[in-house]
Parts: sequence; structure tokens; C-alpha cells
Amino acid sequence: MSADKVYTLAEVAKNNTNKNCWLVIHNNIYDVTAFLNEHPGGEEVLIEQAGKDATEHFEDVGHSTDARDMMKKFKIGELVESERKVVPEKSEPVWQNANSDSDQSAKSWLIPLVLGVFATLLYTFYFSK
Ligand code: HEM
Repeated sequence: MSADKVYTLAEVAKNNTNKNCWLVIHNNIYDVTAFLNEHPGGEEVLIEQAGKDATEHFEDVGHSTDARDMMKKFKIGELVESERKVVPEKSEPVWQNANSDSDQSAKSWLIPLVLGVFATLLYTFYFSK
């Protein structure tokens, strides 16, 4: 395997058809020609990005870790250092939501608790005589 081969964006750009479909994702080069008709998201979206940097599109979909494992098979090289850029992964929105949810629920049971104590005190002083 020639996994460490280095390509420029101009070289990648030549492989922009459904017979020869390369993508740049996170500065790695993938030859997804054989994967086109197996891609769960359809071949059109891949062909649309053929020969280009598809990192942002790939991340916008929020691909699973399965998908990220799967793509290793199609890696054929890396982008030349001078043309690399960093795009953060967006794979774990579920965790972020879970964290902020639990933060909120920690506070949201405090309010009824305080109200409950207050109501009990009120009742004790005004109604129980
Ligand atoms: C080698 C690169 C890629 C691999 C291995 C891959 C793999 C997959 C897999 C396994 C899924 C099923 C859902 C999941 O497991 O996340 C999926 C869904 C999808 N992918 Fe990709 N994908 C690749 C690149 C791309 C790119 C570059 C785009 C956009 C331009 C894209 C767009 C989509 C869309 C729209 C879906 C459907 C999401 C849905 O139905 O909810 N994929 N892909």
C-alpha cells in the first residue's frame, strides 16, 4: 500500500469522475471509486465533491466512528504539507448534549426543592395554628 504518498490539490483535482473519484478529508487522500455504490449517503454526494476537499461536508453529516473506520480502507495518501488545513471533527454531538443536559437537570431540581421548603415553612407558620 502506498499510504504515505503525498499529493497536491492539483493532482487530486484530476480524479474527479465516477470512474476515478478521489476525495480530501482531514488532509488525507481517499480513492472512493470502488465505494461509490456502497456509500450509505449515495454516490451523488461523493461525485459532487470528487477531486476536492470534502472535509467540511463529511463533518457536517456527522459521520459515525464506523464510517471513520471504514474510510481507512480507501486512503491512498496525504495532502502535501503546504496545502493542509485543520477542520475539527464533529462526531460526538451526543456527548456534548448529554453533558449540558445533565448540567441543566442538576439545577432544575434545585428550584422545586427550594420552593417546596419555602411552602412547607409558610404552611407551618400561617396555617397550622
Ligand atoms: C471515505 C469517505 C466516506 C465514508 C467511508 C462514508 C461512509 C458513510 C457511512 C458508513 C454512512 C452511514 C452513516 C454513518 O455511519 O455515519 C454515511 C452516510 C452519509 N454520508 Fe458518507 N462517507 C464518506 C464520505 C462522505 C462525504 C464526502 C459526504 C458528503 C459530501 C458524505 C455524505 C453522507 C451523507 C449525506 C450520508 C447520509 C446520512 C444520513 O442518511 O443520515 N459522506 N457515509
